Amino acid sequence: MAVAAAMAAAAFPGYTPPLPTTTFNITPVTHLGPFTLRLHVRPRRAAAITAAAAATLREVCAGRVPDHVLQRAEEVGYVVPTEVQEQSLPLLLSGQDCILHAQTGSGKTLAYLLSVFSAIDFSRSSVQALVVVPTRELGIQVTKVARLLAAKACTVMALLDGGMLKRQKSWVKAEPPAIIVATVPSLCQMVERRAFTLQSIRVLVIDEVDFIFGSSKQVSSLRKILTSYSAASSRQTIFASASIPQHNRFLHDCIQHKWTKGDVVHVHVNPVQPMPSHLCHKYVICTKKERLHVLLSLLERDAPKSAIIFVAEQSERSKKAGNPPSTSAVVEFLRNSYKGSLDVLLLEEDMNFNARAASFSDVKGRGFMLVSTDIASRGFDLPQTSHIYNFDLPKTATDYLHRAGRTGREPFSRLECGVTTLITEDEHFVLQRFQNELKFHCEELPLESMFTLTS
Ligand SMILES: Nc1ncnc2c1ncn2[C@@H]1O[C@H](COP(=O)(O)OP(=O)(O)OP(=O)(O)O)[C@@H](O)[C@H]1O
Repeated sequence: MAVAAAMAAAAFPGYTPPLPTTTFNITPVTHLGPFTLRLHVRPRRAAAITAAAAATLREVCAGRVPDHVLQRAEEVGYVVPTEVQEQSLPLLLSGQDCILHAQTGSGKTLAYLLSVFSAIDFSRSSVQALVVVPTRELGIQVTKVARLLAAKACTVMALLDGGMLKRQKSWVKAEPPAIIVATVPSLCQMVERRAFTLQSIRVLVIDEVDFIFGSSKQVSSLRKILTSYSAASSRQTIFASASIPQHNRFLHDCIQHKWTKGDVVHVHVNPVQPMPSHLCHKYVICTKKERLHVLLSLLERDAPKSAIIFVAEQSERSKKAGNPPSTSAVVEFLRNSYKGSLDVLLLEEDMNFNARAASFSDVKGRGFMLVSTDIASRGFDLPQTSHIYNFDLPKTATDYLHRAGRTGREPFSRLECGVTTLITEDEHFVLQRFQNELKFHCEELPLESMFTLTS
């Protein structure tokens, strides 16, 4: 314990060691005679990403995850488990089906990937694990982490929308990768072309599960995948998300439809606080016309290290009328008016895959100001993002949670990160509803303070 805390303190400057454990000895008398119960009680901090630090990641995974994977994890900087990792890994590594339900940026990806590495046989040449993701960008990111941990011990293939499926099919047949990270449409095409069967898969992970179930384009294919996988002889199913609305109902559906085994566990970390506590939420009330100038003023006063500006997706009606999307208007305005050092980049669904890939790789590694639709709100892990701006109010509280969760993603760091939402007077009650649902406080920034800076 002391060693783990010291290693964590060295690796993460902002890390604070866990609160001390208190041990109680209780001696109840039963019909079998007296015996001693030893209770170890450690007070919990409020944040979900507090270092659990009862043990190192290596200790939690000992004997289950291959040593070379753990060594890679340590080299990357994964030394101490986050709370969701500490709670879920003992279950995951014993083969239990799990629903991982924990705040954004809490480390769910590493939890399920370690489980994948513990289940696969590195000497076998076959597809053994599947990670299903909702977007190409999240797929690229998860593939990167999986390859980082695998080093060269096994192959990880990305089977994503816009990929070269014909060539990949030949590859899967000739040299099957042990792990495939796939978007739903690409995976379905591959299974239909009989490149591999789901029955041979040992672990199936569905990341951002509520998003895929909520997507009219993806839900029926996902159901088919889950039903087909339920016939696999040796299987483990893992679902992950920071938001699982009606989770009891979902748990019930999993068992009833046999998407999981009957003893599936819902690992729900910090249910009373759905969002990280170190996010600082603000809002400005202004008219639609004032929004671009208010945004500029906010960027000048906040001077973000990197930022994501979320803009609503263009409606079908507006597309048909031939209007340019609002994202383009924001990008154009910022490229002309913003005088800071960050690159202004664009990411949205309607861009072709090459342009999307270019934007995504541009944001890696240097300061950026990314103007994006909700496509960047799920799973994107760009830890240098210090500020989020909701240029348009998100449609739902869940969308707010995921957009806000693109910042504050450094586990063990308590640095405050900003989330600012621009709303009209009429939208105020919607933001209040989000605050009630997600249990956070949002402070008003008076409009006058904005214009003092720009004038
Ligand atoms: N044990 C750990 N030690 C240090 N850093 C970690 C650890 N686990 C995860 N991280 C880092 O924390 C960040 C967030 O992790 P991850 O992307 O897995 O979050 P998540 O729970 O999947 O979030 P979201 O719900 O937003 O997708 C990543 O940058 C990751 O590298």
